[in-house]
Amino acid sequence: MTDSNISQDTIPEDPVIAPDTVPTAAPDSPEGLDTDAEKTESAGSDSLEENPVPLSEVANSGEISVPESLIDQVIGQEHAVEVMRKAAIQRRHVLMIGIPGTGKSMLAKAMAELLPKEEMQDILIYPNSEDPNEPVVRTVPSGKGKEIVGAHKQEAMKRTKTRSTLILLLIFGIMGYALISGQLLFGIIAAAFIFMAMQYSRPKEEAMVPKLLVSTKPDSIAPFIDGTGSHAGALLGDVRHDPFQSGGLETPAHDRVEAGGIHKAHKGVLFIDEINTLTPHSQQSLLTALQEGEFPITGQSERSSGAMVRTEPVPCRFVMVAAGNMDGVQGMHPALRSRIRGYGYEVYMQETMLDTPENRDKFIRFIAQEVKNDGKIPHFDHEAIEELLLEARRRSNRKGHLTLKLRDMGGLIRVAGDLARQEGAEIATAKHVLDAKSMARSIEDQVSDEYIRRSLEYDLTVVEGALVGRVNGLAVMGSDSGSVLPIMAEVTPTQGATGQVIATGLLKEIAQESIKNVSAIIKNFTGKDIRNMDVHVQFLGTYNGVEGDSASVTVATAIISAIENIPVRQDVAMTGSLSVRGNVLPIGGVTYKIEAAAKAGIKKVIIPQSNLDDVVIEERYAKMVEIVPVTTIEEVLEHALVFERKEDFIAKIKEMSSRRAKAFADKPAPKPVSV
Ligand SMILES: Nc1ncnc2c1ncn2[C@@H]1O[C@H](COP(=O)(O)OP(=O)(O)OP(=O)(O)O)[C@@H](O)[C@H]1O
Repeated sequence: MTDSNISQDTIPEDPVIAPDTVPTAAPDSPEGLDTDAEKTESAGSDSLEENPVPLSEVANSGEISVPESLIDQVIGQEHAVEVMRKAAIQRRHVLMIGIPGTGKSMLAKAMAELLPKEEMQDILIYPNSEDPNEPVVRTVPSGKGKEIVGAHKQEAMKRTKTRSTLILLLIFGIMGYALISGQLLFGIIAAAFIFMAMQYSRPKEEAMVPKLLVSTKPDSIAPFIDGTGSHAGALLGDVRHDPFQSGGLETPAHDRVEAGGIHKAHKGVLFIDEINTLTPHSQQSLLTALQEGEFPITGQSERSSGAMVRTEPVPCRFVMVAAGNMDGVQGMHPALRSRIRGYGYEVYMQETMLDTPENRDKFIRFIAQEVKNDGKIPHFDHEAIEELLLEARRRSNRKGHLTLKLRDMGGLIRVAGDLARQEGAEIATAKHVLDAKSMARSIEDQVSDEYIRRSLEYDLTVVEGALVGRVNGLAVMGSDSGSVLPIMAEVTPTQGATGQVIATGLLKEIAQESIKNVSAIIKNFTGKDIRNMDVHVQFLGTYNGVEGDSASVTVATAIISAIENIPVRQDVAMTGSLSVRGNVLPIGGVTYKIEAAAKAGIKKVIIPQSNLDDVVIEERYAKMVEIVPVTTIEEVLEHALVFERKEDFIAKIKEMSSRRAKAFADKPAPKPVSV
């Protein structure tokens, strides 16, 4: 049975780079920044204003006008947009950190549109008569490169033609003489010899034609080159291998030179996603290219004849837009990162935006934009738009927010549109969106369903009756699906000098720490000295490990149930982090967890009170489960434990509660300390 990447906690952590920012000082002209910022503000056309009515009132997305420029299409990333505008004016580098599908490459493309229209250049490579292995590099204004190469080619053709005519005349002369003098055999041999000698000794006119390495169109926007995942050759340029190398059949070195992404991006934008996946050599070379603004091209394979060639430095004055996630920053070459920090900006991409009328309008405009960009699917009616907004709320996983994982939302829009198109509908409706939702499910979501099915089949997940020491916890798989995660606890007399808590299930660091904290609560709660016992906690079916601390309430309930020998209701599932004083703390992925519980047949789901507003579940699931928000471990136990008699229950909970209160009586709640 599989369960991939079960993550117990998806609460977004504080990013190391603060969300709002980090314009690192642009070294040369701090004053320019402000001036340009003012320019920028006036430059941005707010296309929402182009739409006369609030977009939430439109009958369908076809009534909405979508801005032409990419930068105006970007929604929810106001800070990143502002930084891009500034960086484009000043040609600064940018590092964007954030999850996939939030608009990083879109912003990089937008930057190419924004770059000042300074003169583009073509780059030519000429043969070097003094050192054939060091081809000469020249730049000419945009569009000129083609002309120059064309002129050289014509000249070469002319010379070849004259030479060929001369050879033919000579051969005909010899053959004529041979015929007249009756020495035909001599004539044929002589003609063949001359032909071959001329052919062999022929100076290669074509070989003198320069190669157009980088070609640009005058007045076009600056180039945008995506160097993501490029190998060294594609990124830094390469010189092709020549199997002949000598004897007149060789291809001249300059003709074998190939431009790299850094050269093609000259005067434009070089975008590299997941920058940390580039080899250290490529990152180091990238740094040199950034520093020097030029980079010679050499053969990348040591065993190739191309490695003997090294051109003069080739210009590569590009703006670098690097992207990645937080791990990516850590894997980045420190000097490269420092270069970007020193000469540019770092931006953290937002994952959600506030669910305000203005942002809803932006989201609706995004729907129109996706339909327009697709070009094949029909527009969406009012109800379909509402359904998509609801889904954006659900996927945000955060109260009062809309998701900004817009590539995924775009995918849903396209599937819904395709369904409408297949039916021949002129407009996509809410039904198409709902159908698309069940069709366009992530792999994790499908695996989660399969996991739930199988664990029910094999009684790994039990959803009825009551059992001692066994609790249905909840977890998230990947980023958008939940799963039921049963936890079992058993208490045995200690085998060693002192009792210990032994947890199994491939727990990662935070999960392990949370188990340790739970033991403090158990001690205060049950009043039993756990020094005499070994507490075994088992996470069932977690073959790919457990992350986070959102199983804390589940673990505490399982252990208390095992120590006190009180059964736990199996039609209840729970999720929540726990403070060492027994307060239930918020967790991530609450919506997905509740939906997974509903799918498994659970009747009641206990969640932290503070997560209640984050719950945006589909109606069909809402009908299947009761959601119980709680603030303390006592409330959890009240809903989860089964007592034979109600009085027993009240007495026990009271007893536990007062013991916990007593334990902390002389310890006032911690106050914030000012430092
Ligand atoms: N903030 C946004 N505003 C408008 N559209 C967006 C936004 N973010 C993403 N999109 C839509 O999603 C598509 C994919 O986004 P993009 O490729 O820019 O994401 P990304 O962050 O670069 O992802 P990855 O890191 O996986 O490449 C865009 O072409 C656009 O249609």
